[in-house]
Amino acid sequence: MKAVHFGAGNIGRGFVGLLLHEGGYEVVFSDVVAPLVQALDAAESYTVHEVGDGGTDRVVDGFRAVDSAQSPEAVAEEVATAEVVTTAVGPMILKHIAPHVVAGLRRRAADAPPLQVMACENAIGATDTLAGHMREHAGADWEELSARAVFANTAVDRIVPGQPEGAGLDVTVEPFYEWAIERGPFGENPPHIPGAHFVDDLGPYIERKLFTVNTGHAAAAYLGYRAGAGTIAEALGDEAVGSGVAAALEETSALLVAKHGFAAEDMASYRETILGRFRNPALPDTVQRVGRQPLRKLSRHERLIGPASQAVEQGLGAEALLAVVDAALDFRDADDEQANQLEGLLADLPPRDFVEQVTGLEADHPLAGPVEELVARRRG
Ligand SMILES: NC(=O)c1ccc[n+]([C@@H]2O[C@H](COP(=O)([O-])OP(=O)(O)OC[C@H]3O[C@@H](n4cnc5c(N)ncnc54)[C@H](O)[C@@H]3O)[C@@H](O)[C@H]2O)c1
Ligand SMILES: O=P(O)(O)OC[C@@H](O)[C@@H](O)[C@H](O)[C@H](O)CO
Repeated sequence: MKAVHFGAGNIGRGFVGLLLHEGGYEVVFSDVVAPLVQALDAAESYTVHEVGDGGTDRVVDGFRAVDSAQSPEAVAEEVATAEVVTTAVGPMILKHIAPHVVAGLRRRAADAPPLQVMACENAIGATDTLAGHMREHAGADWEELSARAVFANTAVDRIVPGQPEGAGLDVTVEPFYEWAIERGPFGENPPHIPGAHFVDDLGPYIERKLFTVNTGHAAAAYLGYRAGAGTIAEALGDEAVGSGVAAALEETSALLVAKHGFAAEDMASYRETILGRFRNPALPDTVQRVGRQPLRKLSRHERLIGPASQAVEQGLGAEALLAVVDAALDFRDADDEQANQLEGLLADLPPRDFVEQVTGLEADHPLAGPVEELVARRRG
């Protein structure tokens, strides 16, 4: 069995590649960073170091790597003969992956089992997004090509920080993980991934993950950045940051209970587990990594505006989430293109235009006014 995995970065090597390997797949990593591809292709193995309580070392071997920028033909050939395709490249990169998967489907044997495609990104419906890009790319051939694949959305959860210089291919991760995958698209033949769980309706799982783990993480990063913290664990050591994060998560939990019927006590223990994960002192996770790409994180259906807008629509509170949005507006990182763009947009756009362009909130949405006030305050 073979799996082609696009994106050999932190979660690609430290989670998706690891679990596929443990499921018995030969993993073919595909990336655009030539030195990374060369290092992977030359290596016999790498180690995933789980740090913190219960952590252990896991060795991944039997993989290969191809450079999708240099050798697109070779990537198409690998996809044509694979059982599984996964991605962990970032939601905005999926449009660049689509042509490779389409090219692979064009070459796929007519009697081959359908290619099982799963995008493992922090976004709602990421696999649907990838399939949408593939459809655009395939044009009139889409009906025929799409019959050669099945598409399942997934929710992946494992904190994989940026790796220190000199770590090579090894990856330091937390011991915890969760991988929820839509069951329906696979019929009787789900992929063999021990540790993943298959669910009939992914909607509640992905929202619970994105609006708790990632909302809480973003809250710790933005409030922590403002308080001068360098890492997420340090941020949570600051009492005011800790209570800001907890308050934001109480608001998202109230929404998730109302919307999906999760039990309030289950949400309370889910929150506690997550806050414990964030506090893991062995995990060197920076506020810059977790706060990265603030324009994406401030967009309409993402971890801040997404739950806050739905909360106010339901008559629930969103004050603590708004406080995190306020802190996100102050996030700066000279190495982060979106953080620089955010600073420019705050300076250039009238508050109402900023709200429309950055958050996507409709002018008559009840959250639009409060966010506009936060922006206006910065104009003096
Ligand atoms: N790190 C985590 O804790 C974590 C956890 C769950 C989900 N995720 C999600 O996984 C995705 C990747 O995150 P990450 O932290 O691993 O980032 P990362 O930057 O470490 O890895 C992304 C990889 O994708 C590669 N890439 C970029 N463009 C590409 C292209 N066109 N083709 C092939 N590869 C390409 C990059 O070179 C890089 O190696 C994101 O959507 C993120 O939200 C991350
Ligand atoms: O990857 P992002 O930028 O969407 O979000 C940053 C972190 O919150 C994220 O990578 C978490 O570590 C991960 O989602 C945990 O499962």
